[in-house]
Amino acid sequence: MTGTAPKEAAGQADGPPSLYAWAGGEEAFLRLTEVFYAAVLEDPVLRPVFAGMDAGHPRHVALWLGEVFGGPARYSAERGGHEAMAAHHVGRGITEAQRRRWAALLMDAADEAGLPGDPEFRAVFAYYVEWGTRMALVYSGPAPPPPGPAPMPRWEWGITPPWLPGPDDAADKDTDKDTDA
Ligand code: HEM
Repeated sequence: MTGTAPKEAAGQADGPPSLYAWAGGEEAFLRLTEVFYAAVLEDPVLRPVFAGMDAGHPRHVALWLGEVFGGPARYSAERGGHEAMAAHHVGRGITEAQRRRWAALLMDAADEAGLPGDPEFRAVFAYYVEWGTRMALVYSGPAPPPPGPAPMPRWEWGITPPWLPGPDDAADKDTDKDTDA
Protein backbone atom coordinates (compact mmCIF):
# COMPACT_ATOMS: atom_id res chain seq x y z
CA MET A 1 0.00 0.00 0.00
CA THR A 2 1.12 3.56 -0.63
CA GLY A 3 0.20 6.09 2.03
CA THR A 4 -0.53 9.75 2.07
CA ALA A 5 1.30 12.22 4.25
CA PRO A 6 -0.50 12.94 7.52
CA LYS A 7 -2.33 16.26 7.51
CA GLU A 8 -0.62 17.41 10.71
CA ALA A 9 2.72 17.17 8.91
CA ALA A 10 1.67 19.92 6.51
CA GLY A 11 3.05 22.80 8.62
CA GLN A 12 2.22 25.50 6.07
CA ALA A 13 2.88 28.34 8.50
CA ASP A 14 6.58 27.53 8.91
CA GLY A 15 7.32 26.33 5.41
CA PRO A 16 7.44 22.71 4.37
CA PRO A 17 7.75 20.09 7.11
CA SER A 18 10.86 17.96 7.33
CA LEU A 19 10.94 14.84 5.20
CA TYR A 20 10.89 12.95 8.50
CA ALA A 21 7.61 14.54 9.58
CA TRP A 22 6.12 14.15 6.10
CA ALA A 23 6.99 10.45 6.12
CA GLY A 24 5.17 9.94 9.43
CA GLY A 25 7.97 10.26 11.98
CA GLU A 26 9.66 7.56 14.04
CA GLU A 27 6.81 5.06 13.71
CA ALA A 28 6.92 5.21 9.92
CA PHE A 29 10.67 4.58 9.75
CA LEU A 30 10.43 1.69 12.22
CA ARG A 31 7.64 0.16 10.12
CA LEU A 32 9.70 0.68 6.98
CA THR A 33 12.81 -1.12 8.24
CA GLU A 34 10.80 -3.92 9.84
CA VAL A 35 9.09 -4.69 6.53
CA PHE A 36 12.36 -4.20 4.63
CA TYR A 37 14.56 -6.56 6.67
CA ALA A 38 11.83 -9.23 6.73
CA ALA A 39 12.02 -9.14 2.91
CA VAL A 40 15.84 -9.02 2.93
CA LEU A 41 16.02 -12.23 4.97
CA GLU A 42 13.78 -13.95 2.38
CA ASP A 43 15.79 -12.69 -0.57
CA PRO A 44 18.32 -15.04 -2.21
CA VAL A 45 20.70 -12.19 -3.17
CA LEU A 46 20.70 -10.42 0.22
CA ARG A 47 20.06 -13.20 2.73
CA PRO A 48 23.74 -14.28 2.81
CA VAL A 49 24.82 -10.68 3.52
CA PHE A 50 22.45 -10.19 6.46
CA ALA A 51 22.17 -13.74 7.83
CA GLY A 52 24.16 -12.82 10.95
CA MET A 53 22.86 -9.31 11.46
CA ASP A 54 22.44 -7.83 14.91
CA ALA A 55 18.84 -8.22 16.14
CA GLY A 56 18.66 -4.45 16.62
CA HIS A 57 19.74 -3.72 13.06
CA PRO A 58 16.32 -2.74 11.64
CA ARG A 59 15.82 -0.26 14.49
CA HIS A 60 19.31 1.16 14.10
CA VAL A 61 18.76 1.76 10.40
CA ALA A 62 15.40 3.39 11.19
CA LEU A 63 17.20 5.79 13.57
CA TRP A 64 19.76 6.54 10.88
CA LEU A 65 17.18 7.21 8.18
CA GLY A 66 15.10 9.33 10.56
CA GLU A 67 18.10 11.52 11.33
CA VAL A 68 19.10 11.83 7.65
CA PHE A 69 15.58 12.99 6.77
CA GLY A 70 15.49 15.73 9.40
CA GLY A 71 14.36 13.86 12.52
CA PRO A 72 16.03 13.83 15.94
CA ALA A 73 19.77 13.09 16.02
CA ARG A 74 19.27 9.69 17.64
CA TYR A 75 21.66 7.67 15.50
CA SER A 76 24.40 10.16 16.37
CA ALA A 77 23.53 10.02 20.07
CA GLU A 78 22.94 6.27 20.39
CA ARG A 79 25.02 4.58 17.67
CA GLY A 80 28.06 6.76 17.00
CA GLY A 81 26.97 8.80 14.00
CA HIS A 82 28.40 8.72 10.51
CA GLU A 83 31.80 7.31 11.38
CA ALA A 84 30.31 4.25 13.10
CA MET A 85 27.77 3.69 10.34
CA ALA A 86 30.46 3.81 7.65
CA ALA A 87 32.62 1.38 9.65
CA HIS A 88 29.79 -1.19 9.62
CA HIS A 89 30.20 -1.43 5.84
CA VAL A 90 34.01 -1.58 5.64
CA GLY A 91 35.40 -4.86 4.30
CA ARG A 92 32.01 -6.29 3.36
CA GLY A 93 32.68 -6.34 -0.38
CA ILE A 94 29.11 -5.45 -1.36
CA THR A 95 28.45 -6.23 -5.03
CA GLU A 96 26.51 -4.08 -7.48
CA ALA A 97 23.83 -6.79 -7.68
CA GLN A 98 23.41 -6.68 -3.89
CA ARG A 99 23.31 -2.88 -3.87
CA ARG A 100 20.61 -2.82 -6.53
CA ARG A 101 18.52 -5.41 -4.74
CA TRP A 102 18.88 -3.50 -1.45
CA ALA A 103 17.61 -0.31 -3.12
CA ALA A 104 14.76 -2.11 -4.92
CA LEU A 105 13.55 -3.87 -1.77
CA LEU A 106 13.62 -0.61 0.18
CA MET A 107 11.40 1.01 -2.46
CA ASP A 108 8.98 -1.93 -2.24
CA ALA A 109 9.04 -1.67 1.55
CA ALA A 110 8.17 2.04 1.34
CA ASP A 111 4.97 1.04 -0.48
CA GLU A 112 4.17 -1.80 1.86
CA ALA A 113 4.84 0.25 5.00
CA GLY A 114 2.57 3.02 3.70
CA LEU A 115 5.10 5.82 3.37
CA PRO A 116 3.74 8.82 1.44
CA GLY A 117 3.50 8.06 -2.27
CA ASP A 118 3.54 11.62 -3.59
CA PRO A 119 6.07 12.18 -6.40
CA GLU A 120 7.96 14.85 -4.47
CA PHE A 121 8.60 12.73 -1.39
CA ARG A 122 9.47 9.63 -3.38
CA ALA A 123 11.86 11.53 -5.63
CA VAL A 124 13.91 12.75 -2.67
CA PHE A 125 13.68 9.37 -0.97
CA ALA A 126 15.01 7.65 -4.11
CA TYR A 127 17.75 10.26 -4.43
CA TYR A 128 19.01 9.46 -0.94
CA VAL A 129 18.73 5.69 -1.40
CA GLU A 130 20.70 5.81 -4.64
CA TRP A 131 23.40 7.96 -3.03
CA GLY A 132 23.49 6.00 0.22
CA THR A 133 23.73 2.57 -1.39
CA ARG A 134 26.53 3.76 -3.68
CA MET A 135 28.37 5.15 -0.63
CA ALA A 136 27.92 1.79 1.13
CA LEU A 137 29.49 0.14 -1.91
CA VAL A 138 32.46 2.51 -1.78
CA TYR A 139 32.97 1.97 1.97
CA SER A 140 32.70 -1.81 1.58
CA GLY A 141 35.21 -1.93 -1.31
CA PRO A 142 38.96 -2.24 -1.59
CA ALA A 143 39.78 1.47 -1.08
CA PRO A 144 37.34 2.96 1.47
CA PRO A 145 37.70 6.62 2.40
CA PRO A 146 39.87 7.03 5.51
CA PRO A 147 37.89 6.52 8.73
CA GLY A 148 37.20 9.62 10.76
CA PRO A 149 34.43 11.90 11.87
CA ALA A 150 32.33 13.11 8.96
CA PRO A 151 29.15 15.14 9.10
CA MET A 152 25.87 13.29 9.16
CA PRO A 153 24.20 13.48 5.75
CA ARG A 154 21.00 15.52 5.95
CA TRP A 155 18.46 15.36 3.16
CA GLU A 156 15.93 18.09 2.40
CA TRP A 157 13.28 18.65 -0.26
CA GLY A 158 15.66 20.41 -2.64
CA ILE A 159 14.07 21.18 -6.00
CA THR A 160 10.96 19.09 -5.33
CA PRO A 161 9.23 20.65 -2.31
CA PRO A 162 5.88 19.12 -1.37
CA TRP A 163 2.70 20.57 -2.77
CA LEU A 164 0.81 22.35 0.00
CA PRO A 165 -2.27 24.51 -0.40
CA GLY A 166 -1.13 28.06 0.40
CA PRO A 167 -2.67 31.50 0.98
CA ASP A 168 -2.66 32.16 -2.78
CA ASP A 169 -5.05 29.28 -3.33
CA ALA A 170 -7.49 30.76 -0.81
CA ALA A 171 -7.13 34.19 -2.46
CA ASP A 172 -7.90 32.64 -5.86
CA LYS A 173 -11.11 31.19 -4.45
CA ASP A 174 -12.17 34.60 -3.11
CA THR A 175 -11.49 36.18 -6.47
CA ASP A 176 -13.66 33.56 -8.16
CA LYS A 177 -16.48 34.37 -5.73
CA ASP A 178 -16.20 38.09 -6.45
CA THR A 179 -16.36 37.45 -10.19
CA ASP A 180 -19.42 35.21 -9.81
CA ALA A 181 -21.32 37.75 -7.70
C1 HEM B 1 21.14 4.00 1.87
C2 HEM B 1 21.84 2.86 2.03
C3 HEM B 1 22.21 2.25 3.36
C4 HEM B 1 21.95 2.68 4.62
C5 HEM B 1 21.21 3.94 5.06
C6 HEM B 1 22.53 1.73 5.53
C7 HEM B 1 22.50 1.86 6.90
C8 HEM B 1 23.21 1.05 7.76
C9 HEM B 1 23.43 1.33 9.16
C10 HEM B 1 22.88 2.55 9.89
C11 HEM B 1 24.19 0.32 9.67
C12 HEM B 1 24.70 0.20 11.11
C13 HEM B 1 23.60 -0.20 12.03
C14 HEM B 1 24.03 -0.18 13.49
O1 HEM B 1 24.39 0.89 13.99
O2 HEM B 1 23.98 -1.24 14.13
C15 HEM B 1 24.42 -0.61 8.60
C16 HEM B 1 25.10 -1.80 8.72
C17 HEM B 1 25.16 -2.73 7.73
N1 HEM B 1 24.84 -2.56 6.41
FE1 HEM B 1 24.05 -0.92 5.60
N2 HEM B 1 23.10 0.71 4.82
C18 HEM B 1 22.92 0.99 3.48
C19 HEM B 1 23.31 0.18 2.43
C20 HEM B 1 23.75 -1.10 2.56
C21 HEM B 1 23.89 -2.05 1.49
C22 HEM B 1 23.60 -1.73 0.02
C23 HEM B 1 24.30 -3.22 2.05
C24 HEM B 1 24.57 -4.54 1.40
C25 HEM B 1 23.93 -4.98 0.32
C26 HEM B 1 24.45 -3.00 3.48
C27 HEM B 1 24.88 -3.94 4.39
C28 HEM B 1 25.05 -3.71 5.74
C29 HEM B 1 25.50 -4.73 6.68
C30 HEM B 1 25.80 -6.19 6.35
C31 HEM B 1 25.59 -4.11 7.93
C32 HEM B 1 25.97 -4.74 9.27
C33 HEM B 1 24.72 -5.39 9.86
C34 HEM B 1 24.95 -6.07 11.19
O3 HEM B 1 25.67 -7.05 11.25
O4 HEM B 1 24.37 -5.63 12.18
N3 HEM B 1 24.09 -1.71 3.75
N4 HEM B 1 23.84 -0.13 7.45
